[in-house]
Amino acid sequence: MSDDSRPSPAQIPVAAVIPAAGRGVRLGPGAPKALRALNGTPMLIHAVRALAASRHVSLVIVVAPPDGAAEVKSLLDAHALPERTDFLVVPGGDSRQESVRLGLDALPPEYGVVLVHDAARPLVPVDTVDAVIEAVRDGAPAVVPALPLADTVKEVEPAAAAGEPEPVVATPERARLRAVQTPQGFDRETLVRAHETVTEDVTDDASMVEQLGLSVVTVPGHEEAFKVTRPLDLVLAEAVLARRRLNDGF
Ligand SMILES: Nc1ccn([C@@H]2O[C@H](COP(=O)(O)OP(=O)(O)OP(=O)(O)O)[C@@H](O)[C@H]2O)c(=O)n1
Ligand SMILES: C[C@](O)(CO)[C@H](O)COP(=O)(O)O
Repeated sequence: MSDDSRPSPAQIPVAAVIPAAGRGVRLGPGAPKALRALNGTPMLIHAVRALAASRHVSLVIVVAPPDGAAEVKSLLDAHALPERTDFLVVPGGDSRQESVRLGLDALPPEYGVVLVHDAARPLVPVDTVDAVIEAVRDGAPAVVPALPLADTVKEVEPAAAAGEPEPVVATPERARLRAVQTPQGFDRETLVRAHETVTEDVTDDASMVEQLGLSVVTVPGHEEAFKVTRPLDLVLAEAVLARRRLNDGF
């Protein structure tokens, strides 16, 4: 007998947690990275708009720099965002992982699908966001957008000091490697359990799910979903925005 009380997958509410509390050391001196302007608008606003552009996302939780939650709330209030989406701002932590966990702690109980998206990936296309959501709703506990690599990757013995030569120990088969982006999508219970269970530092949320022994699948990423990490990435992001304006005729 079917349980009619449970929502169908397409009805499961979707929330996005946007870790935006990093300092942006690799970007160089200045405001926290998420607050740096991109075409005159804070990078964080671009990222929030990118996630809120999906009609499936009904809540966006922004995890702000610990001492910048009020400023981030003001930024959200000052910029046009979709009426259909609710927004929350919470202070972040000392690591991306802790910031995501703090965002999860603020998640209301009715949200069963959770996206985790770097504020540092401000230009992700909405089709990529929707592809991640669809794969989670189709039953995948964890989904990551991913791209094939353009460069060969080498495993090395890390040098003691930057700039020193590093012995190469292996060359993984490039065809079996993917560059992983965000938003990463999860069944909520899976992600919460991963953050409760895995305490060691990891670089993405999906790897915590892997450590639970659960499957993680990829969907196609997008070259415009790149992460703004170093100064040259800002140049590229401005160029992508300029190309979009040209294509949109304004
Ligand atoms: N304590 C932290 C560290 C990072 N992040 C967020 O995690 C995302 C990816 O991290 P990264 O690109 O490394 O940002 P930063 O940590 O700011 O960069 P850096 O390592 O150069 O300082 C970013 O949106 C960043 O704001 C976060 O919310 N809390
Ligand atoms: C989560 C991520 O964007 C996936 O590629 C990446 O691991 C974040 O790395 P960062 O050093 O915290 O920017």
